Formats: sequence, structure tokens, C-alpha cells
Amino acid sequence: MSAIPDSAAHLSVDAIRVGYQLGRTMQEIVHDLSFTLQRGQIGCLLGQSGCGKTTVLRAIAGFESLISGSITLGGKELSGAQHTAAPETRHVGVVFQDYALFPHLSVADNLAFGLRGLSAQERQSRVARLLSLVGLTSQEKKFPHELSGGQQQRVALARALAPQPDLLLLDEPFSNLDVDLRERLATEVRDILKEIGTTAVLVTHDQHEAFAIADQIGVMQNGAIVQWDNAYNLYHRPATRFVADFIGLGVFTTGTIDPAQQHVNIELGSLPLCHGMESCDANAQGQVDVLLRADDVIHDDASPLQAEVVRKAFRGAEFLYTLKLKSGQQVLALVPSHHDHALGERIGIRLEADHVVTFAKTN
Ligand SMILES: Nc1ncnc2c1ncn2[C@@H]1O[C@H](COP(=O)(O)OP(=O)(O)OP(=O)(O)O)[C@@H](O)[C@H]1O
Repeated sequence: MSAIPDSAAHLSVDAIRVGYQLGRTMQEIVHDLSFTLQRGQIGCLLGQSGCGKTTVLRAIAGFESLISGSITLGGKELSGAQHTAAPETRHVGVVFQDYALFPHLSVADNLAFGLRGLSAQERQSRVARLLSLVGLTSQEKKFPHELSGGQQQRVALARALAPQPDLLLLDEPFSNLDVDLRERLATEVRDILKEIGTTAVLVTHDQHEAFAIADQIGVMQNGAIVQWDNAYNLYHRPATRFVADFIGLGVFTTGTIDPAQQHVNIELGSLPLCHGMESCDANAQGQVDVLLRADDVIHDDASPLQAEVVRKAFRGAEFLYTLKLKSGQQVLALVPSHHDHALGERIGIRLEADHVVTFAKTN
């Protein structure tokens, strides 16, 4: 599923195919991929290593030509099947994974580097504003090696924003940072981009990062976007089994449709078919796979339904329990961490699903 081209969009990526020349043959990596962003929106391409995220970003930056399709920014076509505007003419900023700062220049000079066309006074005031925006005013005289990874990434962001690009591209910008810092910095970067209203596209394989920063996320599989949506819908209304599996924590459990009642019966109880779903196969028959998220299974001491704790992972505020049902099927449950149960213990659970997601059975 791909986005419908939108003529009012600021960035429009329309049915692009991109590949690499290997000897005499063109190996197509990105197939018929489309999405749009309004001015000031932040989009994210999320997917496993090798699915083609960076290739899309490189095509938007102008480093790769298109086999077919088009890329339009602010109403102007940057790439089509016949032409590729040079990267330096696109008004597109790029933040790379390795920051790519100039090691011999101070923080302030790194930021001023792309502003040589401005007067000294304008340059100074833009650098001062950006330093304050990224919270590095007191570090302006330092050199990159004197900064932490998170600070270096903020300098890279400020440097890319300095020429006031029409679009900012971020290629796995947080992957060199600690997991804890990644999500925090992603939220900070979102606040900064929103404050100045910059349209941006980020690529990452980390869904928490994507959730923290993006308005719209495209889940990629084998060079195509399989769902372009907001984080809530990707989690609660996954369009395909791949998205359901890739996003969030959950298991598939076997369900049997009761067509008369429009319910699906699973070992844990009965769920209204398609509950909370805008699109769903209400005519499904027989057996289906039902997606059960870890937050659909609630720990409840008063429930007569019991399951055995077979695995537990402490996550601070919660435990992620893997629970074995009577049949041997396993489900996941996120439980507040003051409920500390031992492996092998049987605990009461009940079902509480806001969205009932089913897929055709695979085995
Ligand atoms: N310059 C190139 N020449 C030939 N093939 C390439 C080139 N760059 C990338 N590829 C191939 O294109 C495919 C997609 O690569 P790409 O870097 O776009 O994926 P990705 O999703 O960004 O992966 P990662 O998360 O690992 O960076 C891979 O199979 C890769 O080997």
C-alpha cells in the first residue's frame, strides 16, 4: 500500500524506482515507492537493514537517479526519469549517521561553513540562534572531539539547518548513540524541527526512534512501503502481517470465527470481529490468526483464567511476561513491575483488546 500523490504536498515522492548498475545490469532496489509530506511534517522510513531506506534518501538528496517516477519539492520537480537536479541545487540538508563534522573547525565555524554567502553580521546572528536552538551556546568554541556523541549530533543538525533548507534528510542520525539517549535526542530533534517548521525525512530501523520523532511513518519491506501511517495506526491497525510482526510486541494466536455472532473465539475468550478496525475482513470464515498485543492481556488476580509464567523481562515500570496457556500456546503480557511473579507461577489474566486484528491463517 502506498500513499496517494497529493498535489498540495510540499514533498511528493511519486512511484519512484531506484537501482544500482551492476556491470551491465540495473539491479532495482526501490520499487514504485510513493509518499507525500505537507510543509513542516516529519516523515520516517522504517525498516530492516537492506530494505532500501538509504537508497530512497539518496534519491531525494540527488545522489541517485530514478529509473522512473518523480520527486517534487515545493512544486518543483527535482528528479524525474529524464533528469536529476544536482544535489547542491536542491536546497536539501542532510544529517549523516557519522555526523561528518569538520574536525579542525570549532562548533561555531562548523555551523558558519555553509553560510559564506551571508554578511559577517548575518552569519553571526544565524549561528547564535542555531546554537541556542540546539542548546550548545556555551560550547561554541569547542572542537568536535571535545564534545559527547549527543552534542556532536546536535552540531550536525544545526549545521544542516543553517542554510535554511526546504527539506532536511536524516540518515540513521542516532545510531551511534546509547539506546537511552537515542529516544531522548529524537524527541529533542522533533521539538527543534517543529519550532522552525522544517519538513524532514528520517530513515531508521529503530521503531522507538521513529515513534518519538515522526508524524507519518512508512514501514518498508523489500524496497516498497507496505504501510504509510501514523504510529498509533501502525501499532493498533497494522495493514499486513509483516507490519503487525515488525511493530510492537505481540503474538499470533489461532481464532475461530463465529459468523452468527460476528465474534472470533480464541483460547482466552471471545472478541468482537473487527472491533476498533476501519478496514477488516468481516466476511472471514473458519480459522484466522488473531494478533494479541502485550497490552491486550491484562493481569487480574480475580480472573478464573490462569496462565503459567515461562519467561519474564524487567523493563523498569513493567515486566514483560511470557505466559503459557493451557493448550501450550504462549502470549505476552505487560504487567506493572510491582507484580513480581516467579517463573512457573500461575497468574490470573483476562483479555482486553481495543482493536481486534485478524489475518488469514498461514499454517
Ligand atoms: N552503491 C551500491 N551499489 C550496489 N548496491 C547497493 C549500493 N548501495 C546499496 N546497495 C544495495 O541496495 C540494497 C539496499 O541498501 P540500502 O542501503 O538502501 O538499505 P537500508 O535499508 O538503508 O539498509 P541499512 O539499514 O543497513 O543501511 C542492499 O541490498 C545494498 O546491498
